[in-house]
Amino acid sequence: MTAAVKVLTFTRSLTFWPVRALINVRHLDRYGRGRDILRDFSVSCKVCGKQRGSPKKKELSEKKLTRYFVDHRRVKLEAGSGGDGACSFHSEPRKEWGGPDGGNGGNGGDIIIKVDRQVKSLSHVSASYRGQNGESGRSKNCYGRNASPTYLSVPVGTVVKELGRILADLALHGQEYVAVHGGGGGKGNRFFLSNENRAPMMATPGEKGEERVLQLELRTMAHAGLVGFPNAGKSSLLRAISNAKPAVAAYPFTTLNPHIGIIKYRDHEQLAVADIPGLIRGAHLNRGLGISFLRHIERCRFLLFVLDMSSPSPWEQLQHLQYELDQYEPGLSQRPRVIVANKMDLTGTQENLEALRGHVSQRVIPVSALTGNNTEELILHLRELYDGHLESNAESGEKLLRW
Ligand SMILES: Nc1nc2c(ncn2[C@@H]2O[C@H](COP(=O)(O)OP(=O)(O)OP(=O)(O)O)[C@@H](O)[C@H]2O)c(=O)[nH]1
Ligand SMILES: [Mg+2]
Repeated sequence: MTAAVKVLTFTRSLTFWPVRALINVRHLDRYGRGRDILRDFSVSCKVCGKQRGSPKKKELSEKKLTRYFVDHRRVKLEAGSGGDGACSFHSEPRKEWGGPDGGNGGNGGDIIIKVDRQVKSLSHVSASYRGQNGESGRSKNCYGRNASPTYLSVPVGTVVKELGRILADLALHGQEYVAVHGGGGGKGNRFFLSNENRAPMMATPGEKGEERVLQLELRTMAHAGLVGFPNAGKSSLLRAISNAKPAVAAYPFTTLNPHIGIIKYRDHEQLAVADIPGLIRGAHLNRGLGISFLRHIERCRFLLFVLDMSSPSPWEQLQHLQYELDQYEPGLSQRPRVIVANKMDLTGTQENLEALRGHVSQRVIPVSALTGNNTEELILHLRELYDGHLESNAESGEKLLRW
């Protein structure tokens, strides 16, 4: 019996023991001398942590990025209600008729949608927001405090819609849109004091704040957009000409989210290029990934049609792409554009290039995104287009998109 009790106590102590397991850690102090420290096994050590240095930031996979990159959200906004007005009378010794002294309530807080260039997606936007309520009025003519507004940060290029109707197009950093107004504060009984009524007993409650259901839609702002069939080499091209590192693989629909790359010129001018998921024939009928991604190139000033020159008839690809773009928005394919003949390092592409030039009137720039061959011509041509765009902007007085 005693032996059984002993075994039971031993097993119980075994179950608790590993939690507090102790190990010897040897640290070097700043003079290089060793010193033993007895530490808890599970607790990380401050000294070791410092010596280890900061871990390298891991790149997110395209699938994970899909979770983080959200480009549309439905959000319910409810502004704060106004504070109630107070009903009270002045009370002081030997002052029988002190009169009404109930203060007004404070106004409810608005909800303001504000553009922040540090924010890159709508993933942090919750389903509903509620503004702060105004404070109620008090006796001794104390007014309630107005509530502060609630700010909802959104990325540059967010469009605010209600039932499909565009309410605001937030394209500049710091731009604000008051989405819902807070309710007005109620009136205290002092407000109702008049010659006819010297002792009003009336005070009004605060108004309810406005309520709205809005759709937020992100339309990426870039100067140029890469359009092409899957596997045409759009992401490879963006890697070759800019600092962006979108995933590249030999299977279609590698890219699932838009990526922005920045081309930096010597005079510190920067040009943003957007890589969007590949389009296929019938994308407007929701084939492939559909054309919902086209909203990201809707604002691009110029388009880069990327064609795979190793395919049998690249000019047909171009026709299909233009057709899909026009299905999304008539005339979209007619924006200033360049045709990028990619994969020119492969055999048989030179003949295709000659044939393509015979089919189209626009400028065709042959490149190889893999080897980086002739990408300079493309970068310089983009700059020409950009400068032309700046000039036209200066004439029309339109604000510039700067990265
Ligand atoms: N030989 C050669 N291969 C290329 C070139 N450009 C891209 N590729 C290859 O083509 C394949 C597809 O490239 P991606 O850049 O992922 O193509 P994508 O257009 O972004 O494809 P999606 O993201 O699926 O739309 C990869 O295996 C690349 O290595 C090129 O200039 N020459
Ligand atoms: Mg891609």
